[in-house]
Amino acid sequence: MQSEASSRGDLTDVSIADNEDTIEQLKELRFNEKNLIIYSPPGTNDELSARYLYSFAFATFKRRSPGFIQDLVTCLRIREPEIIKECGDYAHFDLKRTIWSLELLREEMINNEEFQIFRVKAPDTESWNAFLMGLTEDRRQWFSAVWIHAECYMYRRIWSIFQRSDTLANYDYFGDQKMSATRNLTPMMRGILVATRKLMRRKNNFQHLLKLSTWGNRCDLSITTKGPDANIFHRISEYDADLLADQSANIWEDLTEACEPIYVDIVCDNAGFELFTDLLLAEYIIESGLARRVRFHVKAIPWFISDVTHQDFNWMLNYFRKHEFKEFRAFGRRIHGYIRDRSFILCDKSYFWTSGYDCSQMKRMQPCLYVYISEAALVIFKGDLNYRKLLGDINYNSTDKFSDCLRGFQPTSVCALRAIKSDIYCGLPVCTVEWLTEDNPEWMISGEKAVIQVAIKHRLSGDIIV
Ligand SMILES: O=P(O)(O)OC[C@H]1O[C@](O)(CO)[C@@H](O)[C@@H]1O
Repeated sequence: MQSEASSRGDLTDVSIADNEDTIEQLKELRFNEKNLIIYSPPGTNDELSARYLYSFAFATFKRRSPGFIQDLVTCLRIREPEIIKECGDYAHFDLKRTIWSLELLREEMINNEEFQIFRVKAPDTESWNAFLMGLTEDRRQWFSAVWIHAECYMYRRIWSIFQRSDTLANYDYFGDQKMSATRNLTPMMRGILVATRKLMRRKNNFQHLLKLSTWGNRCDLSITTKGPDANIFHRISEYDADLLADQSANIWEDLTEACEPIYVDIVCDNAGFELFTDLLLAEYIIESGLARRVRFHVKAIPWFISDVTHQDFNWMLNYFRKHEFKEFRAFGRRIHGYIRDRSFILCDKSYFWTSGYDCSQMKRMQPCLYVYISEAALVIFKGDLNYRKLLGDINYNSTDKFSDCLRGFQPTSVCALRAIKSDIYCGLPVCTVEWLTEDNPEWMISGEKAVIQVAIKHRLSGDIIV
């Protein structure tokens, strides 16, 4: 039997906990009121934003991103000895300042402060500042801005914090995570590599590799830390039920009917396993003569934790070339050969991919990049973030046509390979979103469903469309 004292103690504990809950709820209410948080979902054609209480954007800035900055700080503290070894003794002082600035950034987010102009000189500082100045006053805070603007701003701010110090300016603070994720998946990649040797030029083989590259997007380090299914390659058709839109056959048709010279551009997303699946797709495109050249667009700065940078791309090639497994060494040599004979091009740095602008603004903001992409017969956008960049984070009707949602961005045929990880959709069959949500309200952030979509643009021979 419980003693009187202990039951009194329990009661006190319960009421303290109740009180704490109430205080927390009151704080939340006050925050929502002060920051004009909206309790209804965004309307059709509104831009996604953390101003909507029941959105993934709100959850991102309320919990995920502050947590992620905290994790980054912890990680820097733990890794200090290695960082000093890599960047020199003075890194000790720079790390202190960096950590302090990261903590301030976290506070700014939590308190919904206004975005700041960038002061550290970098190739994209002017254009980022012009972008920020162009935002209307009611769209310049974490919980009022368009979601993609605020999220990109966060990663750009983190980068600028590291740029402030000489010792850490070239340090990729996500590098270790990317490399160890790649190493962990090596045995699985070996199996897939062996299975994809000498595939004939056939529609179903092309579709198989396109789907592999789509499901490769399930693996990132920012949201879906769960690794891929070890048997993904052999079980790809079992995943077809989870492809909410599959236009892979149209992509094959488009590519096989394209006029020479045929280039395919891949706007990459994540390093590691996803990049490996992109390389397999690109290898197949070259080997089967579907295109003369595949050009890879990667990020100029560390981005959304696991996005591929030039450094990651080169690291992976070297990793393969020096690997103990001969299959990887042969693959690495082959890729290296493609780079030497320019069948593969790792495109020069473009800061458009890490800007706040969406793709419909590319022609105006980066006309050279637009013309460059126009030379390709097909451009493949990988992943969830690129999908949001294509759609400008607009809450389209889920049944709206993919090509309409590009709002005029059509340098060439545009294709999206995306595992769905956020609450933005288009081109889906009627009622799909409603049914899936009824079953599991969080399906859209799980990466368990995907789409392969294309907006075809037929070009005449030798056309470069400006
Ligand atoms: O690597 P991906 O496929 O672009 O996914 C990253 C996505 O995950 C999120 O963190 C959540 O949706 C987004 O910010 C981003 O769009």
